[in-house]
Amino acid sequence: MTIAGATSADLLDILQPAMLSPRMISEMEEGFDILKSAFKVAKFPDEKMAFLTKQWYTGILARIRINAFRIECAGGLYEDLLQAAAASVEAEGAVGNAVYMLPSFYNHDCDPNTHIIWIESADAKVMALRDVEEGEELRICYIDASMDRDARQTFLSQGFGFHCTCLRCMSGD
Ligand SMILES: C[S@@+](CC[C@H](N)C(=O)[O-])C[C@H]1O[C@@H](n2cnc3c(N)ncnc32)[C@H](O)[C@@H]1O
Repeated sequence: MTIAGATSADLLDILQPAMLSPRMISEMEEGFDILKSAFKVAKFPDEKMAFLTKQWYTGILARIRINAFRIECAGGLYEDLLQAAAASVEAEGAVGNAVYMLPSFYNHDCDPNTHIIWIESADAKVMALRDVEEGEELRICYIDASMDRDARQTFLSQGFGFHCTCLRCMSGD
């Protein structure tokens, strides 16, 4: 995990955390113990490790879980960006995962009006997919929108902990 720039340990606190099952918590706690002992072996000074508590570690992972984006770099002409991004997803061309503060606040819609895109760099950009009315909420799609309704509902419920009530789901599509 890399935190870019000069940041404080509580930087991600404002983001919504995922709901964690007891199994996930115990896996994270195991990871924490391994990490902590690796730092000990590496003789990291205690004062530099003061932030690294079990509660901090599980809190960070819970936030990364529902807020991280898979970075799929697209290149080419602006008009073709969506196609290039889709091709990159298909080719599993992800260059990494990252949490971006503002994009983390976008809610989901199965028929979104915006899309997060990466153009030849890891800087996230928001692209409108259609005209957006004044006051209309910008929403992105968290999952593969080509899945059928039941599959989408399952992914959203298991991965993000909510039942989707977007217009597309309500129409049965
Ligand atoms: C990345 S966060 C989005 C921002 C979050 N709503 C906030 O206020 O910080 C993802 C979480 O937001 C909620 N969420 C996103 N889209 C939603 C939707 N269409 N319906 C209900 N909850 C949604 C879910 O709890 C989901 O796990």
